[in-house]
Amino acid sequence: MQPKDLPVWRSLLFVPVNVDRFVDKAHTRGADAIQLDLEDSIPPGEKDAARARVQEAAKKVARGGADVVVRINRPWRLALKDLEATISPLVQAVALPKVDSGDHVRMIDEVVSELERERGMEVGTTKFIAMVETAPAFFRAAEIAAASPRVVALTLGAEDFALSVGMLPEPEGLLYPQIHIVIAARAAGILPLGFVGTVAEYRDMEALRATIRRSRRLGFMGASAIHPDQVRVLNEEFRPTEEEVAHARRVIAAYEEAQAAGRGAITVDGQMVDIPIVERARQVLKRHEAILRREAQARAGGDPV
Ligand SMILES: CC(C)(COP(=O)(O)OP(=O)(O)OC[C@H]1O[C@@H](n2cnc3c(N)ncnc32)[C@H](O)[C@@H]1OP(=O)(O)O)[C@@H](O)C(=O)NCCC(=O)NCCSC(=O)C[C@@](O)(CC(=O)O)C(=O)O
Ligand SMILES: [Mg+2]
Repeated sequence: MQPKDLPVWRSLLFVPVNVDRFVDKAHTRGADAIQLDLEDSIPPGEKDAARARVQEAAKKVARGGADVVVRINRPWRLALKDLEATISPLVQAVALPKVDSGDHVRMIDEVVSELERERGMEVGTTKFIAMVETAPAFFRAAEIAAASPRVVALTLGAEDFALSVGMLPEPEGLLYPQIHIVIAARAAGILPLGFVGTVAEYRDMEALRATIRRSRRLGFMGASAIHPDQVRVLNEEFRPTEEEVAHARRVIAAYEEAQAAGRGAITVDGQMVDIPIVERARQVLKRHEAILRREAQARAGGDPV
């Protein structure tokens, strides 16, 4: 499998597309991605009006350099209309809720390819975030993650998933499914997004900080937010700390020196260092640099730097 060029998405702010006061200022909130929502934050009677606003909203929310994601609906008749309204060069990715299987992803892939072709876009440019939100999908998470080159991220919709399996969306019950998501995403070479908790609890920032810190250690690379206050915490916590970056540099320097002297295992800061530890240190630096590039790009208003 070819390694994918994955986006830096520490924070993905959900913005109900029909709430003007949210859309108007969303670009000032510092999120790496804005997820314009057509699904659960839009009541059934508002779906048509919301869909009609997607392109204008996409233009507005991209002003600060965030990537634009649109979350479509699950029932096919709504999903098809949503895709018609969504696919354009202004939208980098589509979030697919309540995905059932690899076939489900491939059907959407085919529709998106038709639309890209018709609209003069390069086929394959629109990426997918696959949302596992049911018990059957949980058992097909690896298949879903690997279903299309468009899928760049996998996440658990904690609220819908908890509903589907009859648990409450609490860390104790969510730990196992969330770790499953991390492993399924990594097996497909894509981003695991999420945390061991639910976005619905959005008032206690210290609790969120502790949860994100723990979730990053479990392998998550970013997560959704429903409120702007959550964005700062996600951006700060889904990045290597200064200490981790400094440690990674020491590990790599010491290892390279040791290799030149014919040694494959050494001690750094009292810990044994060999190949997987060096590789982890390289990943820390790569992530650190990718985040710095992302932040520079956001400061430049979205233009590559
Ligand atoms: C919670 C609340 C009603 C609170 O509103 P309030 O108005 O009381 O908030 P305030 O504190 O007064 O706002 C302070 C300032 O922020 C502005 N502001 C607020 N929210 C903003 C925002 N989202 N975007 C931009 N701006 C915003 C506001 O305009 C004000 O700005 P200003 O006027 O300048 O002072 C509101 O946030 C909200 O509706 N959120 C989105 C909810 C949503 O999208 N749900 C669906 C996605 S989850 C899901 O589907 C679960 C899942 O599928 C997936 C999963 O888990 O991954 C699963 O299954 O689990
Ligand atoms: Mg959901």
